Amino acid sequence: MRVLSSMIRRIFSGITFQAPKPHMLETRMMSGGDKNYETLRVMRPREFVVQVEIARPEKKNAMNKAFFSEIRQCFDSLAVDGQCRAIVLSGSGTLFTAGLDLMDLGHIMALMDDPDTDMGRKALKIRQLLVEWQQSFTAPEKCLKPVIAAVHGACIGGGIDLISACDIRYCSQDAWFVIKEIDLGLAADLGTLQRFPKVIGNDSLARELAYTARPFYADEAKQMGFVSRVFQDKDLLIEGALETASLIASKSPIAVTGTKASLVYSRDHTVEEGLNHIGVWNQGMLQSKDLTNAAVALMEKKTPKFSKL
Ligand SMILES: CC/C=C\C=C\CC(=O)SCCNC(=O)CCNC(=O)[C@H](O)C(C)(C)COP(=O)(O)OP(=O)(O)OC[C@H]1O[C@@H](n2cnc3c(N)ncnc32)[C@H](O)[C@@H]1OP(=O)(O)O
Repeated sequence: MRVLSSMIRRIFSGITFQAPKPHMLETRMMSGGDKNYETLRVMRPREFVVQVEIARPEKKNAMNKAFFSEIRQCFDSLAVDGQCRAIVLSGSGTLFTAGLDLMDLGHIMALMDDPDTDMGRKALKIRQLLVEWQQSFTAPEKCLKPVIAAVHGACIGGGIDLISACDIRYCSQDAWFVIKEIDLGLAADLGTLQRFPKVIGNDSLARELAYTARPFYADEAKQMGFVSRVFQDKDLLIEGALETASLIASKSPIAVTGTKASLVYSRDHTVEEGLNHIGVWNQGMLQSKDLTNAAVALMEKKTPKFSKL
């Protein structure tokens, strides 16, 4: 083994691995250096793991204007945060989210009611708002750190849009889900119709759920592949999600971001295009020290440590 690992070192000679130094920023951020949000709580419960909690428990975590803006800011900033390698997204209080804040529907109604604005202009304003909100729910996908949605209680309407853009979904036994938009007289427009069918890989069932707004519960969600694990209660759910996030965070952050970039890209492209994408990506990323570091650790049966991004 020693011979092999020294061979690996020689192959990559010129690339010297430096053990990561304890970083001052980490301590500062772990002790509360995060931005204060009105609708979100950002916590750092484990090394390199960030937990983002939707924090409007008194309104059942309904998604209002501030939420749409903050969720995007939050994921955009975690995307470039060297101390973050994996994210858990959860809800405060009794449930994950009640979906769109129905009081905020007033903004859209007000746009429609303005007698001085013609139809085309109203349509453009509504479109601008929708594009903004769509970008908010695409932010967890664009952020190349894996996001684990941890759902307890209800996950309604906009909640399905949001968690469909996450990498991994876990839930507790009391979780239930509903693609609610049809009951509100609208076609879901923030990602559910684009991502959910691909996540579950069952077009017929996706259509049934979207056309009927039939609620489905934890066991069915697991059976259809919308969630990959069901936990007995919320505490065990969060613990399980943090455990997986920690495991991901222990891997090379270069390898993890490349894996996410390739999975997201390949979902929407041909195999050939996907292979080309990862080929181009890895022609740069294979030059990372993480490769030598991981290979040497494997040979020496040690746990590798990777320096911060
Ligand atoms: C342009 C369109 C873009 C996006 C569209 C997205 C579509 C959707 O998200 S559709 C889904 C809309 N949401 C709903 O239909 C859910 C409505 N709420 C409920 O069904 C229930 O509240 C519940 C979530 C099942 C929880 O029930 P319960 O535990 O009995 O609590 P409540 O007493 O009903 O509610 C407590 C408190 O929260 C307020 N609230 C709940 N949901 C919403 C909401 N969606 N929007 C705004 N506020 C909500 C409720 O009014 C209560 O507030 P008080 O001030 O205490 O009265």
